[in-house]
Amino acid sequence: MTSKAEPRPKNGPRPHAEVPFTLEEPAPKALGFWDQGAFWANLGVSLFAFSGAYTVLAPDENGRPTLSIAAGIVAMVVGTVLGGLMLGLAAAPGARTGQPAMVLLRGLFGARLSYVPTVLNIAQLIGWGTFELIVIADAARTLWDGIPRWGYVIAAGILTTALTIWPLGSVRLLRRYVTAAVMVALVYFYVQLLREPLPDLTVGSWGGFWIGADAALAVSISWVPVAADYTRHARSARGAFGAAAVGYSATQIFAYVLGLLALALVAGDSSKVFDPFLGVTLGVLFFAVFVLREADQSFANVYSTAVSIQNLIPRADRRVLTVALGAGITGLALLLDIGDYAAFLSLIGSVFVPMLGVLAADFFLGRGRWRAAIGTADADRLGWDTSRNAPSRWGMIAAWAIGFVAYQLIYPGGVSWWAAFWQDVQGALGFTPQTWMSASLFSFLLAGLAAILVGRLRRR
Ligand SMILES: Nc1ncnc2[nH]cnc12
Repeated sequence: MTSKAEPRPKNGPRPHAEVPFTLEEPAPKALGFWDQGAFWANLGVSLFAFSGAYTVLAPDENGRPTLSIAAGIVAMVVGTVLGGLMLGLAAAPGARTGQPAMVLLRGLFGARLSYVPTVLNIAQLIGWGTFELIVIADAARTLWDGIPRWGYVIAAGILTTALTIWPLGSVRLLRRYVTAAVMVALVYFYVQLLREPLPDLTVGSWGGFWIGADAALAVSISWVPVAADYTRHARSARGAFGAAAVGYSATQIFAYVLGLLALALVAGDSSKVFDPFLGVTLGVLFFAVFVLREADQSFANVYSTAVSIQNLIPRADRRVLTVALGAGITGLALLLDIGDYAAFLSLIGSVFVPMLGVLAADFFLGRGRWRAAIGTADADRLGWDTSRNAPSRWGMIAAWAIGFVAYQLIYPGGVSWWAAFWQDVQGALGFTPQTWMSASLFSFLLAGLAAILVGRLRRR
């Protein structure tokens, strides 16, 4: 079983090690705690945190916020901390097994069944990557519109693709130069925005608190299906957990609070949320830091798409894949207006919430916990088979499906035909979702519980 056989480096990690070109060679354990912390801290600060800050205010069907800014901040902190812990849970198995995220799913579901979430993940990551190039180009044009949009899209596509050729080098680059610049820009904007005359942040209600918390949680969880692609290079599972949970949550909280303050300054008009940043002294310069570093997100999207494709074709060269994918998302970003795609991305994302529940339960408490079984009679039965012949585990699929249904019943999302279907199911079951119900938490816990029960039943 691959997860048992993974050797630990004997002579310590090589400082400039790179990812092998195919999945057939072992992953170098080259990322320390600070490399990973800086990587996750960068992913936590996204332009989406500014443009999407209003989502944690639980907007009604007319887009009007129901939560006060103060309540939205608390909901966002709660959702982000919970989401960060879940991200940490997704990060640790990569470090322990040396396997990327979609290959880990071979251990959970079996090789063939792992191809289903792999294809979904490829679809969502191509969507996210395209989205990122569009966001970078639009934000760059608010800084300086002397270059047409297509020029910015192509420049962002080239930068993204270049970063993916040396993935571990790019993570080290982020740690060395980018993280510090981002922190300085964040602090600068805090000082500047807090000097502006802010409205009363307590106006509004606390009803819909969990809707706001869920919105923030969903953003953290959207990184779950890629976490192990990076933490497979981590030197310890504990470090991988801590760096992801703390690094990501800390900066996401910083970024969202800043986004909410900016939103308060433009009276909740999310189309103007960049204005307060650009309006302050040197704002254009510091905002340019945010725009440029957004390429770490598109980098992660393209690189992880390539690694996901390698779960299907392990011998494929990741460089060929990322160059083709970089060109592909650049073309899509030039051609498409994918504003409406956001709802599809959140729908695909909802697939991965219960999947993480099943994965964490089975990895830490079920068949995955081979360490606990070393030297015992259970040793042969435990441990994940992440080979290409791993047998199907339908019980785990059933546990995931239970969590998925729970999620959709509580929050079917914004794709109209899909939401209408689940509203019919709600009606047929006589179930009315309550505002205190968190779709993410319920589905995560229910799926995890079901995975433990299935595991126990199968052992009998
Ligand atoms: N670019 C991105 N932004 C936010 N969440 C994501 N999850 C995967 N890619 C993402």
